[in-house]
Amino acid sequence: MTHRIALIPGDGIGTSVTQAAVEVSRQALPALAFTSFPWSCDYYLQAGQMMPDDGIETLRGYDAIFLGAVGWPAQVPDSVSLHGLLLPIRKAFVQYANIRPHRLLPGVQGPLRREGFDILCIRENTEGEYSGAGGRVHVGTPDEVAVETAIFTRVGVERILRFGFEQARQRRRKLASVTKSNAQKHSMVFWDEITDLVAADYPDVEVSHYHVDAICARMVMAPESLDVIVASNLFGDILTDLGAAIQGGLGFAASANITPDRNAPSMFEPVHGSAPDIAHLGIANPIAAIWSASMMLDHLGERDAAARIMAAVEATTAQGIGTVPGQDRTETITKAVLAALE
Ligand SMILES: NC(=O)c1ccc[n+]([C@@H]2O[C@H](COP(=O)([O-])OP(=O)(O)OC[C@H]3O[C@@H](n4cnc5c(N)ncnc54)[C@H](O)[C@@H]3O)[C@@H](O)[C@H]2O)c1
Ligand SMILES: O=C(O)[C@H](O)[C@@H](O)C(=O)O
Ligand SMILES: [K+]
Ligand SMILES: [Mn+2]
Repeated sequence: MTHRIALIPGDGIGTSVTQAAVEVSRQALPALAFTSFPWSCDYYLQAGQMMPDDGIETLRGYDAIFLGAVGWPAQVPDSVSLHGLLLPIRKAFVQYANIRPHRLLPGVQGPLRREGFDILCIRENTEGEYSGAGGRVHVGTPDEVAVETAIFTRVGVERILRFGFEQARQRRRKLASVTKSNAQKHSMVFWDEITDLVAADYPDVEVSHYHVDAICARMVMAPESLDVIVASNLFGDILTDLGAAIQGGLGFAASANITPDRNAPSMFEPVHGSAPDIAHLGIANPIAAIWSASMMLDHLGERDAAARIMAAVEATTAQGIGTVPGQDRTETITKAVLAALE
């Protein structure tokens, strides 16, 4: 069976890392049909919107979505590009679980003086601080007010925690629930209460509650003590750039925006953005995107192809290729992964 994939390369290094991921995934599994969409900041500058009015309906017909990165802040405000493409997709398809693995690939040093951590960060992906609820009044005057309200629903919080507990069961049976319930006495206390309620259904999983600041320190000082982390949309966003850093850099951090109900396409993309600072240098690390493609094939039931891609990535980094940011060209790393796949 051929899997139909909607490809959105996006902006900056999004185009080169998606090209690498497409080449590698096609070699691992020829039965993939990619359809590319030009939706990006360039598209916005011409069309006045990040994607057409029927963009979401168009994507709905695909088996999965593969995205590079969107954002070109020199020309389009990031709030416009994010709310015009990425966030509508995550919300419309109820991709409520954003899964982001953090571990060191063989041959990668990382900035910590320790190895042996294997963290799965699960970020709530449809509500919380990313709800977009708020507004501004008295704009441009000394009396100006800006309000941005985080929205937490019982359905939203319960389902992401349940998803996290299910993942923990397939791993080391430890779950860290992340809040800031000392300061945020409404929404985060609510999250803590729901954590305890859901935990009652998973007596075999060891639960810890962390404040977000404390887990930041723990991810650096004792990352091996963590297994599954479940966090709100914004906390998860921040923690996963930290996770990327401890695994050697943003060029290694993969992600899957999963629709657990499977009634709409899930979306796969590296954690990183369009990296305007290196966009035209040809040195973007494609490993995060290739790893994300492996997660996509796994989600599509192609376990063998997914595993072969990860084995090829690991064989590449074990040779010292792609392990130091900026050292090897995108093309060199991609060719090495393709060769290892043979
Ligand atoms: N999901 C997404 O599409 C997404 C994610 C993050 C940021 N963004 C957007 O991307 C733009 C740039 O954002 P930013 O600079 O905050 O974050 P970024 O992730 O693009 O870059 C942060 C730093 O990491 C480096 N980096 C990122 N990916 C790399 C890779 N594959 N190989 C080597 N180095 C890499 C960059 O060079 C930069 O120094 C903004 O418009 C932002 O809104 C989009
Ligand atoms: O969700 C966000 O804030 C951005 O798209 C990006 O930073 C990400 O992590 O996906
Ligand atoms: K991305
Ligand atoms: Mn992020």
